[in-house]
Amino acid sequence: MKLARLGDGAEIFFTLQGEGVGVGAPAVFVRLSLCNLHCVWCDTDHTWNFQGTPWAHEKDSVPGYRKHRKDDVIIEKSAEQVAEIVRGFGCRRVVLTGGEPLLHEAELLVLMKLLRDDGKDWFFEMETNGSRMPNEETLAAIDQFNVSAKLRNSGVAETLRRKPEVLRGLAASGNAWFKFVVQVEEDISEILDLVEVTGLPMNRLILMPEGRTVEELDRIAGWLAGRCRDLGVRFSDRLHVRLWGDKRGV
Ligand SMILES: Nc1nc2[nH]cc(C(=O)O)c2c(=O)[nH]1
Ligand code: SF4
Ligand SMILES: [Mg+2]
Repeated sequence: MKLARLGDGAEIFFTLQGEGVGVGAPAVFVRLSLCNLHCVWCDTDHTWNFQGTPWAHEKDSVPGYRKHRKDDVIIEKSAEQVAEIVRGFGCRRVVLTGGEPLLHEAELLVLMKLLRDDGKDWFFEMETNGSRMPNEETLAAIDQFNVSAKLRNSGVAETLRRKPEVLRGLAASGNAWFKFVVQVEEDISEILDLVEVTGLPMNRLILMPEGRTVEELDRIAGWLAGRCRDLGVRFSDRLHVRLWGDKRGV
C-alpha cells in the first residue's frame, strides 16, 4: 500500500489522538498517501499536493514552498510490513488516516486481519472525509469512523466533497462521529443544513477549529466553544497542534 513517507520510513507513529471524541487516547497512527479531495488548508498536503497536479493549497503562496515530488513523499509497504511496524509499538489502538485511507480499502482489510489474527483486542479508528462509502467488510472491521466531511471553506467543489448518502450510510453503522472543521460563523449554518438533509444525529456531531498553530486555534475556539455549548454539540480542540505544533509524525 502507498503510505506517506517520513524520512527513510513510513509515517507510522505512536502519539495521543489529538482530535475528536477519543482525544488524549494513546494510539498508533498509520498515514496512507493519496486523497480524492484537495482542501486548501489541508495539514497533510504531502499526501496529495504533488508536482504537476493542478490543485491549489494555501502554502503554494508561501515563499520557498514547492509542491511535493511523489518519490519524496510516498513509500510502498506490504500489509505484512505495516503490521510488523504497528506491532512494535505495543499499542492496540490504531488510527488509519491519510490522505484518504479508503483509497486503500482492500489493503487495510488485510492489515486489520493480520493484526487481529494475533488474537488480541485491537481497536481500529479510521479518519475519513465522508465522500466514499466503505464496503461491508470495512464497516465490520472498523470500530470507529471519524468522519470529517468537508465544507465550502475547504475550497473543494461541492460535487466531489458533498455526499449526503455516504454520511447517512456511515451514521447507520452506529460507529461514526462527524467532525467538522470550522473557520467562520457561516460554516455553522452550512453544517446545520447538512445535518437536516442527512439526519445526522446531533449527539455524534463535533465541531473543531481549523488551524495549524495555537494562535489560529485560539482565535476560532474563542467563539466556537460557546457556539458548541449552545447548540448542544461537542467541541474538539487539536491537542497535538497545541502540544507539538504543525509537525509530521506527532
Ligand atoms: N495526534 C494526532 N491526532 C490526530 N487525529 C487525527 C489526525 C490526522 O491527521 O488524521 C491526527 C494526527 O496527525 N495526529
Ligand atoms: S480530505 Fe483530509 S487529507 Fe484530503 S485534502 Fe482534505 S484535509 Fe487533506
Ligand atoms: Mg492531521
